[in-house]
Amino acid sequence: MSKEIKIEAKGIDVFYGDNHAIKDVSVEIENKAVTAFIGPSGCGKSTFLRCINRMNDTIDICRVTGDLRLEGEDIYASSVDPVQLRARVGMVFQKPNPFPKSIYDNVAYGPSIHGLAKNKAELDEIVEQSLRRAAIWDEVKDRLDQPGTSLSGGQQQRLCIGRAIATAPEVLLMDEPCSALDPIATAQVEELIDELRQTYTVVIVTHSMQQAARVSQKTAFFHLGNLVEYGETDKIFTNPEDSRTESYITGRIG
Ligand SMILES: Nc1ncnc2c1ncn2[C@@H]1O[C@H](COP(=O)(O)OP(=O)(O)OP(=O)(O)O)[C@@H](O)[C@H]1O
Repeated sequence: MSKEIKIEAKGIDVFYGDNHAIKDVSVEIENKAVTAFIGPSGCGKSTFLRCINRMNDTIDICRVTGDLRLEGEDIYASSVDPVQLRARVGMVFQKPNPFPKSIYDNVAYGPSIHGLAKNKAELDEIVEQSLRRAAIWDEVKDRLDQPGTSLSGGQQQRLCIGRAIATAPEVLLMDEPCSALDPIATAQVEELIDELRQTYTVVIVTHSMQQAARVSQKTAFFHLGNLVEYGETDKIFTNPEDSRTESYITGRIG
């Protein structure tokens, strides 16, 4: 059975001034699966990830061309409001970045501004469900009024995942979400990513090939702005087609 496609990119180019950072990239990202972007430093993984929720719009010198569709809808169309888009396509960053607010308010903020709750009871419910899904509810339920920054790094990252989930997104973009975490917190977040794919389409940038192999079903290998190879994670790691992919996964480039 063919899998449902959630995101379809065709002929995407990205420029930072004269720097051609992404070169004619086309890819189809599967619904409710984890797709990993791997490749050497500076190859364009984060740049391409940021195309998917138009975060590159916030970088003055950045220009994106090509066709990028979420469920068939052109996300670069002038009718699309990037703020609404980012509620549908949530993002988790490398460094946990809770707002300087309480744990509760970190999660409640997005649903409040997007009018997702009719009253306080509904908002409470969204906060609890989001924190449960982010596998952190039990650790924070008795301290919801304390600052998000009072949590450990691993807890802060799960709080940020809870915050991203709270606006009921369809897609979660994760840019090296474990790079600031210790091995135990990393294992917890990886386990969480595996659960999240039941509900969301997840795209993760990672420097760790072990992590890509553990958490993803699909892998895209980028090199010098090109998407060199894309396919089933097992295949990419055991029997890659392109010699550049093989060199990277065996540690000869990177
Ligand atoms: N905000 C920016 N302004 C200007 N150039 C940028 C910006 N972000 C990225 N670039 C350039 O775009 C290219 C791709 O960078 P990008 O961060 O997407 O790569 P990456 O594969 O995610 O790298 P890393 O693994 O080191 O995070 C690089 O040449 C980088 O210098």
